[in-house]
Amino acid sequence: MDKAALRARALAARALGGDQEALSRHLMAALAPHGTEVLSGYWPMRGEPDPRAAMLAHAGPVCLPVVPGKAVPLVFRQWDGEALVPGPFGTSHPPDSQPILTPTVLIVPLAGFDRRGNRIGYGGGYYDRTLQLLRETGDVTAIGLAFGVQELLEIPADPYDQPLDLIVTDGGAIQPRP
Ligand SMILES: Nc1nc2c(c(=O)[nH]1)N(C=O)[C@@H](CNc1ccc(C(=O)N[C@@H](CCC(=O)O)C(=O)O)cc1)CN2
Ligand SMILES: Nc1ncnc2c1ncn2[C@@H]1O[C@H](COP(=O)(O)OP(=O)(O)OP(=O)(O)O)[C@@H](O)[C@H]1O
Repeated sequence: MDKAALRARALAARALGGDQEALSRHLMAALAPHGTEVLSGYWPMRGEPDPRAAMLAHAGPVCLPVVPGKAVPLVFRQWDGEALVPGPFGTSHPPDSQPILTPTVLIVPLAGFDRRGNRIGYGGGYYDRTLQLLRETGDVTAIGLAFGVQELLEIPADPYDQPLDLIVTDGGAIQPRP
């Protein structure tokens, strides 16, 4: 199956949802070792699992992704609970008055994942570009967040695909194995 077909299948599965409460619990446990690091979360849309309870529980600064344009890496603005403004593709992000932060731990949204840590998103390559950039300059932990039903047997990895360091589902944390 090609990536577009895998994406469609995973998105259909995601619409079934899962145990949001268990997912939040496992996400908080996964973030606990990251103490006061700068955390990037995301603002859920289109049936994505909701990371906001874990974002609010995080001891360090929290930021949200901003899409600055087509085919460029994401930037991240600090989120202190203020109202968000609408961005492209149905996204919401902090206002431009909020400072830009560089996260060292990211909660990464996804359509589908496999046990090797490969992920499929919406096809824009935003997280691939962003993780490549962040990994060139420092140590980052990318935590994919998904309902268990979003698991795919095998995602064909392209050279530009940036793997996940950990996957958290409502069934628990999955450590990717090659
Ligand atoms: N909640 C959330 N926020 C996020 C993401 C995400 O996946 N989830 N992103 C993750 O990257 C970034 C936004 N990226 C996105 C990229 C494309 C589309 C999208 O809807 N694409 C269209 C096709 C657009 C086109 O190329 O014309 C589509 O899927 O129909 C949505 C979000 C940053 N913020
Ligand atoms: N580091 C990069 N530099 C340049 N182009 C890139 C890079 N990473 C990805 N791309 C481009 O972006 C697109 C990514 O497609 P892919 O289907 O892998 O996206 P995705 O992982 O589903 O999207 P996202 O990361 O936004 O969730 C491809 O067209 C690819 O050429």
